[in-house]
Amino acid sequence: MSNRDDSIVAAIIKCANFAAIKHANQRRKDSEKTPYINHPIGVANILTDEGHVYDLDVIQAALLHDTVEDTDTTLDEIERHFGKTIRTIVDEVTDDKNLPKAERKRLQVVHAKTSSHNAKLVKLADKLYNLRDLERETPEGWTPERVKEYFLWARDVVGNLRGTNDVLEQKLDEVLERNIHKNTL
Ligand SMILES: Nc1nc2c(ncn2[C@@H]2O[C@H](COP(=O)(O)OP(=O)(O)O)[C@@H](OP(=O)(O)OP(=O)(O)O)[C@H]2O)c(=O)[nH]1
Repeated sequence: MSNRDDSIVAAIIKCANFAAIKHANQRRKDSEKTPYINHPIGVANILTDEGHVYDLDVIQAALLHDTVEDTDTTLDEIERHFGKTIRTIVDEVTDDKNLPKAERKRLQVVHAKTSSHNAKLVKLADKLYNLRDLERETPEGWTPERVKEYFLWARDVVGNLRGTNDVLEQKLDEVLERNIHKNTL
């Protein structure tokens, strides 16, 4: 392997390790209480395996995408460890948890449209992962109405991410179509 390959592998592992430490005590909302780190790793894997996205900045940001929103990690910390480019992408995909939930959700739809191409890629893969999870199993405590609203809201977000990655958008359309149809019958 070349020196460049070495540094790419090291950069990816550094992000996975950072995210694993930060999310160590968190679990997903499924009945198996899956370790949370499965989500950012799965999002990065969707990008490479299905989206054929190999841009290092995007993969690093995917691994780190929930650290600021869901842990004590700050954007300054992300920049210190991973640089300004990664900081910017993570910032773009981070909801402000200080806002009321409805406003957070509304802003996500709005911001999707004007996000950078790299942030849109992370968002597409994030939504695909979460919608697949939702199709597989209802998270603990969610009513059928909340599930339905999530699919409808996700459709609006995805609508504003279009023109970014054909494969991911096609797969999102399929999962949305299956579930919005099913839930409105
Ligand atoms: N479907 C599913 N989602 C789970 C599970 N465990 C955790 N989540 C997270 O729950 C969030 C969606 O729940 P909401 O009620 O809409 O949001 P909230 O937790 O932020 O209030 C998503 O986070 P998010 O970062 O806010 O993503 P997004 O809603 O912006 O896509 C998703 O990653 C699970 O087992 N299944």
